[in-house]
Amino acid sequence: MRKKILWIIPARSGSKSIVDKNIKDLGGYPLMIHRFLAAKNSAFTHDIWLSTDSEIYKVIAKEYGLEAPFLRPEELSTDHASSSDVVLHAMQFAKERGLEYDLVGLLEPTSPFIKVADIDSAIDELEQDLEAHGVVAVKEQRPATIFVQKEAKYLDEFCSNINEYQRLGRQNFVKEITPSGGFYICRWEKFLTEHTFYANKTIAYEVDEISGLEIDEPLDWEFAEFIIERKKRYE
Ligand SMILES: CC(=O)N[C@H]1[C@H]([C@H](O)[C@H](O)CO)O[C@](O)(C(=O)O)C[C@@H]1O
Repeated sequence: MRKKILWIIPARSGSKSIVDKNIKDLGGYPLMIHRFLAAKNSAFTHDIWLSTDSEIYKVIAKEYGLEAPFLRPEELSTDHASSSDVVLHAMQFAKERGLEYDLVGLLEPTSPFIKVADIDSAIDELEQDLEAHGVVAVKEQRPATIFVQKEAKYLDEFCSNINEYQRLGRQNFVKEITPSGGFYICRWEKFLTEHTFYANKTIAYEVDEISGLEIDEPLDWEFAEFIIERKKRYE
């Protein structure tokens, strides 16, 4: 039977800024497991696969019931390997086993706070828009790009922007968004031809600031721990 979506959780073992980030404990679970726990409660039929280059990560995944049906080849596990190639590799694996899906989705471990309700309503939005090819989680961009400039000794670019816009007041700025990293979903066939989650007509699904938190640097990790502690206090 064709399932709605194949989720891929990419978790290679060589992370540098936070060593072994993907399996580091955050609030009682290895980081990569947070994505699994949300996706497995989705209302849409699915499979969820870990794509990793590490036998140890595979074992940890299995302890939580997360399938890791293959070991990712070395050439797809370097700093320069693209997410698209990792996704295509998993899709090829599915095809060889005769598995069929309508959609393919990527859930990066670095966004542990995305809610299943958002995942499901994003898929709903895609279902309702027959012209759309996919849906990507976005968050509000802060600071707005008028406050930033290319690296330089003098703040000239910034100064001319700020002088022009200051009179407007923050509430009148044009809202800007950027991918949050929370989820990327594309129609299966479209991904096979485009090799990207950023095809035209990709829906922007906005998530709130906490859901949009991405853990890249040690300070992000500390902030994530703070959020978990705060949740515990109020639940
Ligand atoms: C699907 C995709 O493009 N993922 C890319 C993400 C997102 O661009 C980012 O998380 C959005 O905020 O960034 C990386 O992790 C990074 O910067 O090292 C590389 C990864 O390939």
